[in-house]
Amino acid sequence: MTLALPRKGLYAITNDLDDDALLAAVQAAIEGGAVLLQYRDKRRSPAQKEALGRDLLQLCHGLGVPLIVNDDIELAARLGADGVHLGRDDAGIAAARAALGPDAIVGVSCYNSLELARRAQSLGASYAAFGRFFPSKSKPDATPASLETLRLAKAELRIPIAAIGGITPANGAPLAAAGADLICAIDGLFGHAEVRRSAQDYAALFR
Ligand SMILES: Cc1ncc(COP(=O)(O)OP(=O)(O)O)c(N)n1
Ligand SMILES: Cc1ncsc1CCOP(=O)(O)O
Ligand SMILES: [Mg+2]
Repeated sequence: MTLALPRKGLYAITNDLDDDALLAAVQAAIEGGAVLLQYRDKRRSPAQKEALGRDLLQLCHGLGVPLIVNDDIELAARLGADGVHLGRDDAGIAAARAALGPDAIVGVSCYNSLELARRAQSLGASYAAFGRFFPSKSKPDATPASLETLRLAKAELRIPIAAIGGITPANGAPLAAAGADLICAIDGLFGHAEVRRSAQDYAALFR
């Protein structure tokens, strides 16, 4: 079963919490209003990622939320996840579609480049992600992006637009106003003492 990409809302991306804490935090994030989860993990072994990925998929699907795997098309395929997120160091959209099929969610990082987003859309991407918009503790070397790029992307592209990087409920309103369909968060959500409450505050950006 592949769940469809939600049209708008909080796109939660996992941080480095230990397994049980992460599963509890993901549940709280979804209960608070997160509409999409990305499993992003740069530290576990392949076997550990597969085990945690299965638990995350079961949790997300039990709550009706799609699961996207960052970077790793093969892991997404093995898990039966809903899709994959690809950056400039990752495999291409065609490889993802070949492995995951036409209904999978394939997200692409476009940094601050409208041209990358045009290309991604023409190659069949499901959404284009821009950012980082604010300095990010989770990815300190991330490429800066501007609100103007986001506005131009929204005006031109058909696919949904995601915004990422240092976004909090306090600074996210201009991004939603500029046309971000999905607001991504790692630290502002999973680094928060009350994850459910934080998710509610992000979700309020879309009301
Ligand atoms: C929704 C979303 N947008 C951007 C990224 C960053 O992808 P990438 O540039 O490949 O960097 P890593 O996340 O792999 O460090 C993302 N993961 N998700
Ligand atoms: C993966 C990624 N790509 C650009 S910024 C970023 C990290 C986003 O995390 P945070 O919401 O903690 O800044
Ligand atoms: Mg990547």
